[in-house]
Amino acid sequence: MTSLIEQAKQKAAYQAVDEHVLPSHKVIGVGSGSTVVHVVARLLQRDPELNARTVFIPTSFQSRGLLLDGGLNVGDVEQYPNIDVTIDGADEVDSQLNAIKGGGGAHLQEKVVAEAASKFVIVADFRKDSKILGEQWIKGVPVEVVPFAWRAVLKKLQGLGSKEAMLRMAVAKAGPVVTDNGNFLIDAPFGLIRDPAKLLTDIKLITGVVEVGLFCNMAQVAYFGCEDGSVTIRTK
Ligand SMILES: O=C(CO)[C@H](O)[C@H](O)COP(=O)(O)O
Repeated sequence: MTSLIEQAKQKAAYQAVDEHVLPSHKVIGVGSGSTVVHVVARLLQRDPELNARTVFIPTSFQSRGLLLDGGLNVGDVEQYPNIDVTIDGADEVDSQLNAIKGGGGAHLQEKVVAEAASKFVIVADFRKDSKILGEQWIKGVPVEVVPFAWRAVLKKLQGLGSKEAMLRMAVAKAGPVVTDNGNFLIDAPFGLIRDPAKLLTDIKLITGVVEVGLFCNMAQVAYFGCEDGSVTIRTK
């Protein structure tokens, strides 16, 4: 099963890179997560001269490491606020191309790099393909919060209907997960999310929230690697 999922991720990633990273592009945003590993692998198969003329903008410590290990040029959105295309994974994508992101806790930088791009492309395996957000990703909406406000934000999220909202705890360290930006994460399940744009606004208005892992009306296209080896493409 694992290799089927890995194959699906790879197929989606390779096809998205082939169809959306053009020789004319100078600045490419690179998301985070295990599917993005395949995105970087495909980028490294391009003509090295082409890559030498391109700057890649990472979205986390992890993706920065992938790019540096590959010998690619790394920049940031401060230097390059206009990105040609950003390719990233997702935890779940609905029929309208809204997405839940932040399973890896990187959604703040991911959203900035996606919004700075002329085109935002999602790559994922079949498990992420839903009609409505919350169908398959039941861990909740990732919410990055400033550390001192976490308990106050948690109460507000419970007030919005997420009774099971929880501070994300680290696995190989005592205490909470600390993001690349020095913040904490709350995972807030809301069941089926029929109006993700409204929920995004409601959560974002809570003081202490830094960013919400709901990406609404941002992606132009999503590539899903399927169990049978094919790739499904969903566009707006
Ligand atoms: O949003 C993310 C990290 O913040 C990732 O893109 C998302 O969690 C998907 O990861 P993977 O490709 O490993 O399933």
